[in-house]
Amino acid sequence: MVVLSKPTTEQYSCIRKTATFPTPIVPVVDLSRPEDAKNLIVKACEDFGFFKVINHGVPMEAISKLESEAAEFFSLSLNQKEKAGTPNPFGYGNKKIGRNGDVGWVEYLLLTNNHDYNFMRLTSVFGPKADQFRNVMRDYMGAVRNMACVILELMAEGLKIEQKNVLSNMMMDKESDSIFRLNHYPPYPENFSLDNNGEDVIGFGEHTDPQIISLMRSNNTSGLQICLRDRSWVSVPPDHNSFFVNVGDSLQVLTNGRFRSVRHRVLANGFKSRLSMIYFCGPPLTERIAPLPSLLLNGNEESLYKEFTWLEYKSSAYNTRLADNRLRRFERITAM
Ligand SMILES: C=C1C[C@]23C[C@@]1(O)CC[C@H]2[C@@]12CC[C@H](O)[C@@](C)(C(=O)O1)[C@H]2[C@@H]3C(=O)O
Ligand SMILES: O=C(O)CCC(=O)C(=O)O
Ligand SMILES: [Fe+2]
Repeated sequence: MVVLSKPTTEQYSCIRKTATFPTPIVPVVDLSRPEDAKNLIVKACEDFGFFKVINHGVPMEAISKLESEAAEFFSLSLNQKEKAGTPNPFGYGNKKIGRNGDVGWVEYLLLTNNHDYNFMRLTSVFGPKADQFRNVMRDYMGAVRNMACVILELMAEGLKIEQKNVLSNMMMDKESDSIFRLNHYPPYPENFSLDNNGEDVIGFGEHTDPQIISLMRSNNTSGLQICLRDRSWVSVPPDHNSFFVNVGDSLQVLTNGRFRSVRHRVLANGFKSRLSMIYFCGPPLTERIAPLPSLLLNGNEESLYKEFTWLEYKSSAYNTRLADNRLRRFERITAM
């Protein structure tokens, strides 16, 4: 068994404990039933910007191999993990998230969809064994990318868009700016007060993801919460056999606000370590992000957003704090 290492510094942030409810309301989409799935996806993206996927087609073998590689990585000494480089933007990070002062009870590895680049970084950590890590990662990312393609095509069908690959093409493009993240939320060290003054320790602070969609799976440790339209927070029961899909800011714009990017966060569990893996589906940097014409009521509806490319949005997003509303500065002020 691999023992996951404990954090070494005492840097973390907290929030007052809030009443949250386990949510039986997370919509479940069964990819083996495409006819039902396309409508369920649209409804879930409108209501929550979030859903769970079962019968996803990602082989269990690819999942468990990556999970063991990830656990092995996080069990290494801090010194060893830091050889992956600082996350600028790709590499190993510990507690600091982004470059604008956010912190969380988390350590992570941020990787690109360029396997050779990842390999180079991982060779500094693993030596010749990096090859195995790269192959396992390539299999996992390939399978998750295919699942994302299926989901985005069903979504387009559900939205009655004629060209069903209009969304999937953006992330299947060889220039796609998709990224991959492994997050590890360690248990608290023994000397840590579990009562913690009645506050919850933040694992990963509240935010929306900037990309089109993100596909997340984790081990069976709780912590993930989503924010509903009425602004209440609900806990999402973990399910290591399923994937969870988030609507990102770019999809909110592509649908002219019909879908909402979901605000989510992770609270540290404290007792059990949580390991999550997230694939963020991004378009090519030059892609224009604007409402799809067929969703603008055949040209009779105005875009709620100013024109921008993914590069412009991403550059602006990476200068914000996690909890900021990153889309605000791209909203159009429309005359009443
Ligand atoms: C504080 C930040 C971390 C983040 C870049 C940002 O400035 C704002 C967006 C954050 C986020 C959230 C989703 C993904 O985890 C992520 C990799 C992304 O693309 O946007 C992170 C960024 C990060 O951790 O660098
Ligand atoms: O680790 C998780 O479960 C979610 C983390 C997350 O939202 C992110 O990395 O963007
Ligand atoms: Fe996220």
